[in-house]
Formats: sequence, structure tokens, C-alpha cells
Amino acid sequence: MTINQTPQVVTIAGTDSGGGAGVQADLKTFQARKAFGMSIVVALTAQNTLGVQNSFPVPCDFINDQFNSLAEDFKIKAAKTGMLADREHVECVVENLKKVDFGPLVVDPVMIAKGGHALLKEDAIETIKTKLLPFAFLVTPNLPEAEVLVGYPVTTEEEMKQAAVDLQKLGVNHVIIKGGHLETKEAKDYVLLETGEDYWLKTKRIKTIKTHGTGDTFSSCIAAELAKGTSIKEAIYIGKQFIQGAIEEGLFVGHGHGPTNHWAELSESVEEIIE
Ligand SMILES: Nc1ncnc2c1ncn2[C@@H]1O[C@H](COP(=O)(O)OP(=O)(O)OP(=O)(O)O)[C@@H](O)[C@H]1O
Ligand SMILES: Cc1ncc(COP(=O)(O)O)c(N)n1
Repeated sequence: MTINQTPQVVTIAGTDSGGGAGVQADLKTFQARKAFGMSIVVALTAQNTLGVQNSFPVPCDFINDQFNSLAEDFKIKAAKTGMLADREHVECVVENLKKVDFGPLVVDPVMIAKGGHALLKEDAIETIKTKLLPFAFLVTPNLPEAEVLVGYPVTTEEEMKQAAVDLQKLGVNHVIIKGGHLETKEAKDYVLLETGEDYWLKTKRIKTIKTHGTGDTFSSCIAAELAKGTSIKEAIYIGKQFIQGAIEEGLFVGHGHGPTNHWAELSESVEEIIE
């Protein structure tokens, strides 16, 4: 086997000192899916299961250095973005993405932590829409993030479908609108593929407060699969099985919104619904 045959994947995101979200969740997920994980740290957070206590953006020059280090040595086959902090950092990441070939890009447009702490400044939204999303192979907003990106309320299933169509118009190939924040008894995500094929991925909603980092874990699992050459449809399905298993087999760490279990088995309970 030559060195380039090992699936290699990178997360471009913020850290979570508490280990449940951000870069730490991404690397644990990459490892669980047997892809070699790397990181480009855009911001640091002092964080635990009770919330984000502080955050600190990394200077752009140092982000450039991280991109250069990885591009010079590795054959990266997929990438994902998470917390990008502010407009200057989004621009810095986009400029670097233009220079490298890291394969398909999954954009998880992280904006606000579950505890309410802003992980992205508002001045970055327009830049995400006009400069980052045209680079994205897949975008995975939750409902509040979808609302900010499309500029109208996204609270119903019909609005989720419309939002996906409008996000695709910004230049993204595939869209998933995550329904974790819906009030339904199922956890339903809407998928719109580049081909126009659309469907819902549905699982039983688990009654738990241990959902810290669910979005990061879901999107990093999809990125790991893409790095292995898995098709987009199969990668998304495995992502849903992975996050469902990680929530179902929860861990007992921390005193607040605990993390998911990145070494859990894939759940068998995912249903695909075509309407
Ligand atoms: N209680 C739950 N039971 C089952 N699945 C869930 C639950 N909560 C979220 N999910 C699923 O987890 C995935 C992530 O969705 P969610 O809407 O929580 O993302 P998010 O808000 O971006 O997460 P985070 O900001 O914590 O990283 C989706 O597939 C969603 O359906
Ligand atoms: C560095 C970083 N990235 C992403 C999240 C989102 O996760 P959550 O919404 O569960 O707080 C986070 N809290 N921290």
C-alpha cells in the first residue's frame, strides 16, 4: 500500500477543551470511522459541558501556516469546516481553500453553541454565503443556522424544503437541513442532493440533554466517509447512523449538556422517507 491510500481528512474549526464538540469531536469521529484525521485550528475555546467560558481566534498567519504544512505533506481527500469565528477568519480559510486540493468540502455553518455563546460574529454571515458556500460540496445547517442563511423562518417541514432549495442556489452541491431542533418525536433531517433527489432521514428522538456536539459529529462522520470515497448518499446515511448510535449509547461525563459517545456502534434504526 502506498502512503496515499490511507483515507486522509481534515477539520478546519475551533477547539472544545471539554472534548465533546469542535475539533476534538471531529478527530474522535474520524478515528472511529478509520480515516486519518488532521486539524487546522481557527479558534480556541475554554469550554465544558456547562458552556463556553472564553474563546480566542488564532491569527490568520498561523492558519496559513497550518494549511501550508498539511498541503505540503498529505493527500487530503475531504475536509470540513466548523467554528470559523468571524469574517476575517472565514476569508482567510477561503483564500487558503483556493490554493489547495483537499477534496470535497463539508460546511457545518456553526454559529451559536447550545449554551448560547456566539461562535461566529454576525459580520461573517454574508461572507459565508457569498465566498464559502460556493466552495461547499455539502452544507449541514441546523434550523436556526438555516434561518440566518436564507433570511426567513425555518421552523416547519415545508420551510426546511424551501431553505434547502435556496441554499443550493448559493452554489452548494448537496444540502442537509438538520431537524434536531424540531419539536417532533422523530429526529428528522431533510436531504436535497445535487441531482434533485430529496428525502428525509428519520430516527427516534432520544430524550436526553447529552447532545453537545451532535452537529459536529454528524458532519465529521460524513467527511470521513467522503475521504474513503463513499458516495454522498451513503456517507450521509452512515453519518445519521453514527450520530444516532452516539446519542443512544451516551456517556456520563461532565455536569451539563454532556457529549455524545464517539465509540458507539452505528445505529440500525435510520429510516429513509421519500414523499
Ligand atoms: N435528541 C436527539 N435524538 C436523536 N437525534 C438527534 C437528537 N438531537 C439531534 N439529533 C440529530 O443529530 C444531528 C445533529 O442535529 P442538530 O440539529 O442537533 O445539530 P446542531 O444543532 O448543529 O448540533 P451542535 O450545535 O450541538 O453541534 C441530526 O441528525 C439530528 O437529527
Ligand atoms: C468549538 C465548537 N464548535 C462547535 C460547537 C457547537 O456545539 P454545541 O452546539 O453542541 O455547543 C461548540 N460548542 N464548540
